[in-house]
Formats: sequence, C-alpha cells, structure tokens
Amino acid sequence: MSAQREMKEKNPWPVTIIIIVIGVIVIVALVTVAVLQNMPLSQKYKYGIVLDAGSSHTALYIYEWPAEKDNNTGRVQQTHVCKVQGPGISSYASEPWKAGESLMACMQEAQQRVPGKRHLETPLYLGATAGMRLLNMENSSASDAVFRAVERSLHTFPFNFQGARILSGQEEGAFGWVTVNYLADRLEQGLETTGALDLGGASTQISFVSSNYDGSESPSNSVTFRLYGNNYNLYTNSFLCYGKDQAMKLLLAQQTLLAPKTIVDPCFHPGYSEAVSYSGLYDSPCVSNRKPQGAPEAFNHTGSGNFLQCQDVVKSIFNFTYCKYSHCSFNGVFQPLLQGHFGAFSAYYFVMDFLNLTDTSIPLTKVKEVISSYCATPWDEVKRQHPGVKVKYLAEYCFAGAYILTLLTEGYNFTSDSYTQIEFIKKIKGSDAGWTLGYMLNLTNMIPAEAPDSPPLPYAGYVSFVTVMAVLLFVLVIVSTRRFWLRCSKRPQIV
Ligand SMILES: Nc1ncnc2c1ncn2[C@@H]1O[C@H](COP(=O)(O)OP(=O)(O)O)[C@@H](O)[C@H]1O
Ligand SMILES: [Ca+2]
Repeated sequence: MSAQREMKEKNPWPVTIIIIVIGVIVIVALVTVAVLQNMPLSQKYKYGIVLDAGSSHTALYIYEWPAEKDNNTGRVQQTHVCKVQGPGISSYASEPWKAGESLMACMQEAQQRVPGKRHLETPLYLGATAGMRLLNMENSSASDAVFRAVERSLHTFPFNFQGARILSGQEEGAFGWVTVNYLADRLEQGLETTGALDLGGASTQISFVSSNYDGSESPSNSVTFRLYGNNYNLYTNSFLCYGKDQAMKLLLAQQTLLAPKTIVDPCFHPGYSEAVSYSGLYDSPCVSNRKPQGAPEAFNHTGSGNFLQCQDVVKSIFNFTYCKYSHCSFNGVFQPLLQGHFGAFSAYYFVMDFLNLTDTSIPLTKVKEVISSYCATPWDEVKRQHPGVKVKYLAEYCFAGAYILTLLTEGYNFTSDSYTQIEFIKKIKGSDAGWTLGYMLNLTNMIPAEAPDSPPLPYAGYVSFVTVMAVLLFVLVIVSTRRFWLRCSKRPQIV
C-alpha cells in the first residue's frame, strides 16, 4: 500500500499533464484575447458622395472606406456610379428647376445604396466644371439660378450636404492628379508621381510634377501640396474652350468664316451632312465674338474625311507662335518640360478606346494611319459598322482623334518617345480617374500632410510574435517542471 503511494508520489506525469492542459488553455486564451483585442473591427464603412456636374453630363459617385481607417492611403474606393439622365446642368439655363429635377433619380439611388444609419454623416458635394464656368461668364444670374435649383433638390436628401460650387480650372487639374496618384498608391509611398491629362467637353487639363519647375516662372500654374510628409510642386493648367466639344465649335466657327452656307469639313466622314443652326453654334462665349455679320439661320455641315487636311484645320485653332516664357504649350501658356508617366482619362480614353488606340506602344505614324482610315470611311458605312454607338459620338471620333493627337503632340509637346509614357485609362483599381475622388479626399482631410505613425509591427507580425513567445514560455515551463520532478524522483529515499 505504502509502496504504491510512494510510486504515485514519485510519478511526475499526472502533474505534468495538468500543467500541459492549463498551459494550452492559457496560450489559447492569451492568443485569442490578443487577436480579438487587436483585430480590425468588423468592416464598418463610411461614405462620401460627389456629383461631377460636367459640361456634357452629370455623374454621381459614391465612395466608401473602412470606418476606423480614415487616415490611411489606398483605402477610399468608388462603390457606385450613377449617370444622370440628360445633359449637363449648364444646359438648363433657361429652365433651372429641371437641373434640380434631373439629379433626383441618382440621388434616390444613393439613398438606397448608402446604409440608412450613415446617411446623416455622409458628406455630399456637387462640383461643377467648365460648362458652368462658361455659363457663369456669359450669364451669371442664370448660373446662380441653376445652383439654387440643384441645391434645393440636394437639400431634400438626408445626407450632410456641403454645397454646390464651380471648381476653378486649377482645382480640376490638381484634384485629377491627386486621384490618379492616390489610387496608384504613389503618394504614401513617396514614389515618382504620374501626370494627369483630362479631356472634358468644355475644358482640358494637364497636371504634372517636373523637377525643373519650382513654380516661380508662372506662379498661377503652380499648386503646392504636402502629402504624407512629402512636398509636391505641381504644374497645372486648364484650357477653357479646349475641351473636345468647345474645340469643335472653334473649328466650325473657323470654317464658317470662309464658307458661311456650306462647310466641307475634312474632320467629318464623306457623305456626312447635317444642318447646324448658327444660334446653336454661337451660344458659347468660346466662339460668340467670332459670329459673322449677317449670317444665315443655319449652315450645312458636310464631311470630306481627309485626315491631313483635318489636322491642318485643327492646328488653326491653336496659337503656337506667341510665348513670353522659356517654354510654352500653346496660346502663350507656360509649360515646363514634360516629365514621367501620364494617365489620360475622360474623353481621351473614350475616343482612343473607340479607335482601338489605347495601346501607346503603337507608333504615332501607325496611330495617324488608323485615324486617317477611320476619317476616310463613308458615313453610311461607319453607321452600319457600329450600330450600338451613339450617332453623335460616331460622327465626332474622326475630329476627336485628330484633335487629341494635335493637342498632345503640337500642344503639349509629346514626342514619339514621350507619347509611349501616356496611359489611356478609365479606372484605377475599380475607381474612375477624374477630379471627384481627389476633391473629396481634400475636403474630408483624408490625406494627411504628415505620414501617419505606424505600429512597429504589422498586425500579422504582432500575432505571430505573441504566439511564438507564448509557446516558448510554455515549453520552458514544461521542461523546468519535468526536470524538477525527475530530480525529486532520483533523490535517495530516507526510510
Ligand atoms: N462614350 C463616349 N465617347 C466619346 N466621348 C464621350 C463619351 N462619353 C463621354 N464623352 C465625352 O467626354 C466629355 C466629358 O466632358 P465633361 O466632363 O462633361 O465636361 P467638362 O469636364 O469640360 O465639364 C464630353 O466631351 C463627352 O462628349
Ligand atoms: Ca469632366
């Protein structure tokens, strides 16, 4: 009996097993608590809504980001876009209430998409670009009435409406640049930035960082940012009236000076023929000062589809001769030397995508051949080949292709080499390239000036570290316990 008890007392295993079980429980508890305590909270999102009131149309963008990560990069993304039916808000100058009305369907969609409990805190912005810039120049009371109407509509929704306003050309260019670089994660990582080329209907923007530009030569083209601890001195310029729709008006106005009744336009397809009213053509401040005296009601716009001649007419709407700076793009506007990669979006993308020319490794000579052959295709055949494409766009792709090439090569001075540095883009990581995201990031202070402090270890590293340390500790305890019991069992028994 006493020998059995002795045996039991000397056998260390029952105690060791108890220690192992307790140890395992402690480790599991420790790691679970550490993981739960530090786990990113279940993905709750915050939202922001931006309405891009462009000259040709309005689009509503919904952005979302994880609620607890307001300050981190690459996290805000577009979750939804709604295209407003009808034209841009500047087209409602004579019946402003319709501008407000036009936004209702997309706003109702936004109300469905953003969770109800987030409505009150969700900022809502409307930014208008060159269409409203032009209307404001031409008739400021009409543009005020349009803004009153859209504000009235937007106030009826439960979001945190932050106002509707016209962006300056500089803001439009700079926020497009912020969007492109934010989405490509170039800002937080302090990488060389990508330039931004935006072609709208009424204006066009070019924005890039050039190491030989300090902002002193033409201060009005300079925008400085401090983002994630890095300083950026951005060159940006917006050319009002050089969006593709207004540029086409410039082109038509130019041609009607020579032939007021019928123009044979080399930028339109052979067989194309359309009556155009003079009042429609001259309704914009971009061309209104050029209206010929005693012009008829309308003129006949016909096409001849000759790319080379088209390029010549397109060149005539630019002034390449006057420049008071060291370098200019066109119309006497300063531009530093081009540098780095560029993302070209909006109409640049739509046009080049239609023409199958988004691949910029295609040499410029080949690009010209493709556009030339599209221009020369008879209008009936073009319509037959592309039954699903809006006829207005179809008719304009020849002009638009020639315009884009001229703007890039003669206007901004891209060469056959630097042309390959352009990427025609629509989206980056699922979000549309354009000024809206950069605008919202700026207004919600979502890009910090200084790099946010990051924990010494990433989350996965932290969890692995805690686990390894706990296991090591446990093994140590087991080994020492076993050694202790073994020593006890080997000690001579005193009887
Ligand atoms: N599918 C398409 N094909 C060709 N052009 C398009 C297409 N979709 C939009 N666009 C053009 O893109 C331009 C967008 O300009 P917009 O943003 O409305 O003007 P702005 O930025 O000057 O205020 C317009 O010229 C419009 O016609
Ligand atoms: Ca635009």
